[in-house]
Amino acid sequence: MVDKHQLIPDGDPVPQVPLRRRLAILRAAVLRGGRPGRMRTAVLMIVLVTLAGAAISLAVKGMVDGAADGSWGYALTAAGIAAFAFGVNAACGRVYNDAHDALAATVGARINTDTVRLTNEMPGTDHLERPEYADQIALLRTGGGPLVRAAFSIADLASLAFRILIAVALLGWVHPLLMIVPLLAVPAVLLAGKAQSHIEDAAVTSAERVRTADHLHGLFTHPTAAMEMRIFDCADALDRRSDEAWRDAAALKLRGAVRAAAVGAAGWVLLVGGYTGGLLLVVAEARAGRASAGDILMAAQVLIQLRGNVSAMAATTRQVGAGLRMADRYAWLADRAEAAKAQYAGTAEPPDVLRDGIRLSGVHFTYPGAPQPTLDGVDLHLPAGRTVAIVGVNGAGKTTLVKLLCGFHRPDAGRIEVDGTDLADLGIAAWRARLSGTFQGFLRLEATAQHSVGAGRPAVMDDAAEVGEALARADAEHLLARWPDGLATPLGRTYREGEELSGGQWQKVAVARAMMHPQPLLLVLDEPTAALDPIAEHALYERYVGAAARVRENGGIVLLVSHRFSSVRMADLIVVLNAGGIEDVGSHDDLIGRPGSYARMFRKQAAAFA
Ligand SMILES: Nc1ncnc2c1ncn2[C@@H]1O[C@H](COP(=O)(O)OP(=O)(O)OP(=O)(O)O)[C@@H](O)[C@H]1O
Repeated sequence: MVDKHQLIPDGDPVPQVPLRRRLAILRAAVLRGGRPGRMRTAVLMIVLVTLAGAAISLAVKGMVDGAADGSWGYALTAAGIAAFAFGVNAACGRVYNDAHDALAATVGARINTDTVRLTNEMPGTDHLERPEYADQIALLRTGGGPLVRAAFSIADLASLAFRILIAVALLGWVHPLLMIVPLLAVPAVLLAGKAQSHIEDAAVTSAERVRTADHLHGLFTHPTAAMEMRIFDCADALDRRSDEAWRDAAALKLRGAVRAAAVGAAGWVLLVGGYTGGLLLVVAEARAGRASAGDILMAAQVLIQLRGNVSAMAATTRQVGAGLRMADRYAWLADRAEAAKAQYAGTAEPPDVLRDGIRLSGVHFTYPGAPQPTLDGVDLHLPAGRTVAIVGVNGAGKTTLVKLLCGFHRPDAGRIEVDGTDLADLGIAAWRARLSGTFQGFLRLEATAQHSVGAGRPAVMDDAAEVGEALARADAEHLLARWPDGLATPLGRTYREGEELSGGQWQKVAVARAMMHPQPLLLVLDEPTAALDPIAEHALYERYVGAAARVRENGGIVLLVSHRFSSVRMADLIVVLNAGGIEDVGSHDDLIGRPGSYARMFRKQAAAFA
């Protein structure tokens, strides 16, 4: 089994993968654009741009030499070639850039989709609860551009290397010593790669600050947050914190950029020296009568082009570096998805009917990165066909227990058995198909009412009768009567015509979604009435009795997590969780007679309503 704490190690979690794999990822990214013809056109264009560049240099020399000799026909032909090559250079450069932009846009969208898909393919949710993961995902979702740019940059590098070779040949023609000048570009190009790594590091170190700033500023446009911000008059304070986070992030990025610039500049020192020496040498040669006016002009032009080409090569090397780093990130995500899937390699078929129930023995669980275990040796039997309530103070571990039962996390030690089969041996998709539920932070799915509820059972999500029944089971049919277009009404503010719901109404929609499953083996109701008024809560529990009866037919378990003791007392069995362990288990009548925290909490709550 893969250790979940290794899935996302501390520090920079993205290792460098071998070059072969990096290149394979770049290639796959370009092919995701679905236009291999466009890439071939781009390669042809860059070849033409390169050849046209060399032709311009030669033609300029021909023009000057022809004019100096009075060979006007020769000079005119050279001028015609220069003009034609200039046109080819400009037109092909334009097509090349357009092909690049179009491909980058398509690939960008697809890489974003791939990233979301890979994230979703991980059966558990460990990875979603780690900030380092969030940082990498945020960088990856914008990764299409850098990947495509890197692929194009490799073609650019080949073209630039060829142009520099031509420059070497042309300079050698003027004077063999001049051939050394292009070689002095090598450190500039190599150090450009190093400079890019400073920029990459700064992007990773500043990612958390960028997320903080985004989160805080995002609150300004969120209606619920806006209300609290007005009541507490904390907008300025949050704005300042957001600005601080931005400033910190900008400072980190600037530091990376300054380091990159310093490293990059060091590489240029040699080249600038060589460039100056080269120009002086050509002038000296001309003065000695060994170089023509055309030679001077061509050498000067080639040296100027060389500066441009080396500069482009340095920038392109940085782009290749950024793209390869993005490829590392993509490989990291794909590997994490594989490793996460390996944790869920079970294939056993869950039972259709529960006979014994679910047993937890010696279950320990610590969240990745957390100092303390949340569940610390839990032994518990959830009997088949019963309604079980879990109670405990805030932070006792109730939701965590639910997450383990749903297979969102795996225990670090101990076993969870479903009718004697380890949950880890069950096919996770098959197990999830036998679950239903609603969670504390329930989803406000902004879609038509039909789909917002129907998503609880995608196979029948378009079936109005099924959705209508689920709404009835959740005591939410009255909502249907209020919605102007019935089930076709869009819910939420995403839609201009959308029907905004109250917090309790959204929760009822979430409960209805859970009720789409006709007979789950485990129906999880984690704080399903937290947002409901007492009348709605009571009505809902009456419906739950019906739901529980249905679930019970096949031995299913209704698991209720609640702080509302009026609801909890109706459960067949009440489990009291305390500090990650089981404090007590029994019926309401059993527990109320014992001197434990259940009786204390129940009496406190009852007294508050007396
Ligand atoms: N993703 C997480 N990473 C690290 N620690 C977590 C995470 N989720 C929960 N915890 C910690 O685990 C403990 C138990 O949390 P859990 O949500 O299971 O409690 P709970 O009993 O459901 O609480 P409540 O009644 O407030 O809903 C808490 O101390 C919490 O801080």
